[in-house]
Amino acid sequence: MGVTEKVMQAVGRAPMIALLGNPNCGKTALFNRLTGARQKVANYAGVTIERKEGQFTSPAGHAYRVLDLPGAYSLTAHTPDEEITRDVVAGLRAGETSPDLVVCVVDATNLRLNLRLVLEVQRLGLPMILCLNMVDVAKKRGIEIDADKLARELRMTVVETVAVQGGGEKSLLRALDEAWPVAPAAANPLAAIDAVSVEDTQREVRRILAIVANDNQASDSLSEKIDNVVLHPFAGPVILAVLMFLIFQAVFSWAEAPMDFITGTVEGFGAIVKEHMADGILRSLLVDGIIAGVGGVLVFLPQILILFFFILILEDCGYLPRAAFLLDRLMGGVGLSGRAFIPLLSSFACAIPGVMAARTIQNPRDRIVTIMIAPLMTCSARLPVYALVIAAFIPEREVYGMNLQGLVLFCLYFAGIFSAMGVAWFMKRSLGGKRQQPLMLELPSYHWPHLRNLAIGLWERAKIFVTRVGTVILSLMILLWALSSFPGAPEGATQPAIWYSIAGMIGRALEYVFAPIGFNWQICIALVPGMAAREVAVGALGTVYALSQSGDELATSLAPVIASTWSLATALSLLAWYVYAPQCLATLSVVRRETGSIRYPLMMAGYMFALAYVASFITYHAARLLGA
Ligand SMILES: Nc1nc2c(ncn2[C@@H]2O[C@H](COP(=O)(O)OP(=O)(O)OP(=O)(O)O)[C@@H](O)[C@H]2O)c(=O)[nH]1
Ligand SMILES: [Mg+2]
Repeated sequence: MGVTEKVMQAVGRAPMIALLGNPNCGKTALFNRLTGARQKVANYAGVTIERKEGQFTSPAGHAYRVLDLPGAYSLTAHTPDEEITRDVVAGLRAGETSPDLVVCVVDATNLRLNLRLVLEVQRLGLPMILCLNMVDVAKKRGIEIDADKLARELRMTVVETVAVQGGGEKSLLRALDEAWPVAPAAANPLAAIDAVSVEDTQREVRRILAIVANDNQASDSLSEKIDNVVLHPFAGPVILAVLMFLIFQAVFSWAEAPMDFITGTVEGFGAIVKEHMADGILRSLLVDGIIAGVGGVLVFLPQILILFFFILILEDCGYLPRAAFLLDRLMGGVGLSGRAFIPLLSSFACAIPGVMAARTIQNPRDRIVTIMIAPLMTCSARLPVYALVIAAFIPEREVYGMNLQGLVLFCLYFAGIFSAMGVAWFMKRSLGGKRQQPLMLELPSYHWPHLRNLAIGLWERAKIFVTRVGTVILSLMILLWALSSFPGAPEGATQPAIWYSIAGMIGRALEYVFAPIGFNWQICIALVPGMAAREVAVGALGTVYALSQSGDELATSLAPVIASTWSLATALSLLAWYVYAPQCLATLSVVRRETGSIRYPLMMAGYMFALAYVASFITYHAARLLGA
């Protein structure tokens, strides 16, 4: 047996630890600390929505497997993500038994709420360690918890941790090694859920608290002060709007220098290849297909990172649930719950995590409506399309001290949000929704964003984007280049070769459908690969125009080319199209998985396509009437 196989076998037999606890108590931070993983950590409830497995070796050399789980207030699950947690702990998942050991993580600043789950889990009869996390914050606020007394009352090992500090997990590792080897559980977890009344549990929590915790708990006065302003009925929404607006301004004004740098590098690279390679098919593939296409998409990395820099800060400091709270009334007006805010916000990255985050919504109907409108939020794949068209057609000037390009971008994002609200209102009415339940949302304490979280978040974003560019987008670009280059121009051709190619034929056929909304055959070609990944549309335009050009112009400077060949009406129509842009196959397949039905993805594709066509039609003809 080889070394790797031995290691694999050891890992296979290693005891399974489950990290269990209320939302936002630091389970994932602890999981990352133990395993060196980079799972998402943020300051709001419901960040983790799936079970994640990792492994590590303790200082004494024992191997463990560890599970990070979605937070739960109770084992009697109310939402799909809580169900995952309950099923894992109770060993209800197919092919899985209960974990060998439960590490129950609690937020030391909020013991009253957290202990309830601890008592519930204790009744399962599984071996258990209690992890008092965030003791750093608790100490700062003068909260004293006697860990020894707590251990005695609960009859289990209690350790103190600080999951966001290097070494803050050591006490847990020590306790794990002391518990080694973990005795196999002889429990029947399923029978224990629901066995004891809530009142009895509450009484027990109060009894334990009286023994282990001091009374003079200073409330978090700083958070309260900030909330007085941020949640103010008038100032609150104004602050939210200004924040959002500033972010979009920054996306354009800060990105200029790094984007110029990337464009310059890509162009320089293209020029070198052109100079040193003989004219021919390979050079065309490299220059027109790969460099023009992939480079054209890569240039939008800075804008994506700037957008996420702000979103990550808002996530980590604890502002997001406040925004959900502020928007609850507004969202209630169209029949959505404030709970939908975070899934919808996640959709600004990509609709896929957004659709999955809808698992935290309790009411099935609210959940479906949220899933259905998630793709109307402007995902980061649309940003390149917007940015390209804006850079080509919207002059870079100041209007009342605001960057006009940023303003247009803001309007496009807003158009998506506004349409989503309209669709939600319509769906709620036709589904016959009941009145909203009040929003129950925990408002976490504010804290400064952890630089590490921020850096990891940005790094992961950049990695996702660059990987996508290097895999999906690259292969689509090569395919598109091939379809656009063959079979080549016939004798005595009057048009560029691409006009006669397979892609050209497809584009010209589609033009019959899309001419009424102002799209030429080049745009029609780009729409097709755009179905697999929206940003490919930009790369595709790069390739299509590079191949349409006779001269030596490189299509990385695509903006001036389209600025001179499209009318403003066409450009605006394309922007309107991409506000809805139903073409994202990956989202449709996730919607199918999450709703367990083919009906919803079909409905989604249908209504988005219809909206896209109607919006583009109106935009195009209105713009033409106005002389654009
Ligand atoms: N000061 C301090 N902050 C912590 C500690 N542990 C976690 N945090 C912060 O608390 C917030 C929540 O951490 P997560 O690890 O995402 O919490 P979680 O339990 O996985 O939350 P869900 O996945 O939503 O259930 C983040 O902002 C962390 O940076 C700690 O020990 N001390
Ligand atoms: Mg988590």
